[in-house]
Amino acid sequence: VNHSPLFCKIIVSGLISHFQSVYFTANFPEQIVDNLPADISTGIYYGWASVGSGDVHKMVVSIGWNPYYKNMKKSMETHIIHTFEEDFYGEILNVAIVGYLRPEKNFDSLESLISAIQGDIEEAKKRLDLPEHLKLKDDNFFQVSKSKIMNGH
Ligand SMILES: Cc1cc2nc3c(=O)[nH]c(=O)nc-3n(C[C@H](O)[C@H](O)[C@H](O)COP(=O)(O)O)c2cc1C
Ligand SMILES: Nc1ncnc2c1ncn2[C@@H]1O[C@H](COP(=O)(O)OP(=O)(O)O)[C@@H](O)[C@H]1O
Ligand SMILES: [Mg+2]
Repeated sequence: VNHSPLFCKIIVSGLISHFQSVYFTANFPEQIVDNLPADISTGIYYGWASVGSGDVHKMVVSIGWNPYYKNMKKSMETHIIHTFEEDFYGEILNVAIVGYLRPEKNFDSLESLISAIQGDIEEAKKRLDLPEHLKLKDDNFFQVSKSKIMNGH
């Protein structure tokens, strides 16, 4: 496939958690999840993300029903590969999804879910170092939030 990236800006909302998360994942609002392009299949994707006008980091996104948790509602959540000082509920999350890693799977233990996610992170880091992906870090999409928004001008 040779898709252009899928860009979204969302306001990070909180707490649909069952319990302690295995990885921090910022949830996309329901309206975004329900209105994803039809050709986006469920599964694990990778790309770039920034919070507000902050630095652009590598990230992984999970889209689907999380078979391991048997969710009733489709979700979309992103784990940014960076350690933040604090959470960022209510802030603007800028996301550029650039590629697909794998379909969602069920696992027979939490440990195997965690090691799958760890594998996704390593694979995403590697792929995002390709020049074609690296250049997106400097895309105007991430720049606009760094400059003052000038009311349509
Ligand atoms: C990179 C990545 C890959 C994931 N892969 C799967 C998967 O294959 N199957 C699954 O059931 N959940 C998968 N998950 C979702 C986790 O189950 C999810 O983050 C967990 O339900 C925590 O949700 P919470 O943030 O709402 O607490 C993945 C999450 C990430 C970030
Ligand atoms: N590296 C990170 N990637 C994603 N979210 C992070 C990260 N570090 C801190 N957070 C914060 O953690 C929140 C997600 O935490 P999580 O435990 O998944 O709870 P929930 O998904 O139920 O809100 C994000 O909304 C964000 O505010
Ligand atoms: Mg989460």
